[in-house]
Formats: sequence, C-alpha cells, structure tokens
Amino acid sequence: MTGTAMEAAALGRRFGRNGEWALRDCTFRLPAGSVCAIVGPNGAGKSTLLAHAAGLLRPTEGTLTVLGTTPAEARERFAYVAQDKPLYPQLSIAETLRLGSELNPGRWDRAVAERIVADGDLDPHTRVRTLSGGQRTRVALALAFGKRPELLLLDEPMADLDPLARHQLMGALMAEAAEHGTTVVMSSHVIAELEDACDHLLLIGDGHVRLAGPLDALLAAHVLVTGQDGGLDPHTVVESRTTGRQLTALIRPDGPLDDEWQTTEPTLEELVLAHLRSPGAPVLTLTGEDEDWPETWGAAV
Ligand SMILES: Nc1ncnc2c1ncn2[C@@H]1O[C@H](COP(=O)(O)OP(=O)(O)OP(=O)(O)O)[C@@H](O)[C@H]1O
Repeated sequence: MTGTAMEAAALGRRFGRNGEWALRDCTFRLPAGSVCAIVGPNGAGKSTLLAHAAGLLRPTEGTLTVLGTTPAEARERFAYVAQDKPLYPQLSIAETLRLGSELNPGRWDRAVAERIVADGDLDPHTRVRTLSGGQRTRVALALAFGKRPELLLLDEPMADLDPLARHQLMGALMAEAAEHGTTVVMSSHVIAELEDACDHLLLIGDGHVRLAGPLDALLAAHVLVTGQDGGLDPHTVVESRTTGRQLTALIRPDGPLDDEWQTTEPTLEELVLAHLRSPGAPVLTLTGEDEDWPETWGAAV
C-alpha cells in the first residue's frame, strides 16, 4: 500500500449550532502521488472539504488528516489556492514571489515560480491589484508551485483562465505531479479537462461522498447499456432513459450482461453527469487495492 495523502473518517461539518450540514459522514482515502478531481454540484461541499484539508476549518465531527498528520502540523508541506485567490493587492508580482520565498525558507523553488509567471507574459513589476482574474490565478499558482509542496490543494484553479492558459497550466500541473510525485487535489466543474489529468475522483453531492476511488476502476465498474426495454436485474441502475422501446442506462453490473444489450464503457463526463442527475444512486467507494476486482464488479458500500 502506498502512503496516504489525505484521509477522511466520518468527516462532518455544520455551520452554526443548528445550521445545515455542509459535509456529513465523509469517508475516503487518497493515496500519495495521485491527482484527484473533486466534482459535484454548486453547494455540494467541495470548498468546505478543501478548507478543512488546508486547516482553515475544523470538523464538527469525524477527522481529516493530510500527509499522515493534522493539517496544522502539515502546514509547511502543502499549498492551498482558495477559490478567490487571495493575494496582497499592493505588492508587485516580484514582491509577491519574494514573500513566498521568505515564508518558505529552505524549500522555495524560485525557478519554477518565475517560469509560471513568465509563461503568462507577465511583467514582474506589475502590481497585483492591476491584474485580471486569470492573471491573478497564475500568480497564485506560481506561489503554490514555488513552495514545492507534497500536496497541492486547488479550489477551482482553472475557472477564470482562458483556454490556452488553462491548457498550459494544466500541463505544468501534470508535469509537476509526475516529476516530484506531488499529490494534487483540485475541485472543478469542467469535467472534460479532468479526464486526461486526473487518476482519482471524488464526487460529492449534498455534503456526502457519492463516488470515490481510482478513475479507471470507477469507469470500469460502470457500463452504458442500450437495448430493448427489458429488465436490468440484478444490476444497479444509476440512471435510465427510455425512448419508445429503446432503453439507455448507466449501470453497475452485478455479473455478466445478457447478449441483447449493446455495451460501452462510459466517459468521465457520462459517469459524472449520470450521478449528478441521479442523486439517489447508491454510493460507490473503490480503493483500487481490491485484488479480485473487477471480477467482483467492485464493492458497493
Ligand atoms: N461560512 C459559511 N457559513 C454558512 N454556510 C456555509 C459557509 N460556507 C459554506 N456554507 C454552506 O455549505 C455548503 C457547501 O458549500 P461549499 O462552498 O463547500 O460548496 P461547493 O461545492 O464548493 O460549491 P461551488 O461549486 O458553488 O463552489 C453550502 O450549502 C454553503 O451555503
């Protein structure tokens, strides 16, 4: 078993004594070195989860550890880029990076931070307050990368970047993860950009973990079936639609399928959209360490 980058056990968080639960009963484990996408609808709890991992919020119940310890103790070993990318507006980019270097003595990678800024054609003397949203994101990512963290926590990092910048920074992110074994955990609503980049998925809905595990295993545990509207027992149906007598469904097979079904493996987008449209579908958590998988077709828990 590889090391663990993040582990939640029955994690729950409510805002206010009688407030709604933003997260409830969340249990998952993320191996070190993985690149994990956190997806889910607006208000699902993605930012709340990342803020707990960054040590900015305390659980109401349960636990969340990062890099094998508490977020407070791991503080120097991870970097967190919040959704609103807070930076000091009065500083220039160069001063911002210098601050990054002073706050991270012994681990600051000046070259990597400066390269990310230069790739965006940004003049280091520009004041942060005059930058566009996407340019601020680039500086925030430069600060995070420069820290040379073991774990990068990114809350919708690509949301305000143009397609070219998004592609280039995503590439930089992947190269970083591959070269240094950095674990990356990022929330995103842009599913298409996650498919090639991520190897783990955490789908959160209404504060609960709905899908968790290695992407390959989660995809392989599902099948898109098309055929005459017949029974799908004993398989688990995540979502089904009928047009005339034709039925299309995303299922989790519980054994071999009848020959009359046409089957394909879903794309990540199909998997995520089907679960978003069917919030009542049973939870599926795969560890990737089940040796007899996929013969057992995964274990629904
Ligand atoms: N400081 C807070 N006080 C009260 N409720 C909060 C607070 N922060 C978040 N919440 C609530 O917790 C729930 C989860 O919010 P969160 O920001 O984690 O969702 P999200 O999945 O990141 O959403 P989005 O995709 O819109 O960014 C929401 O119902 C939200 O209203």
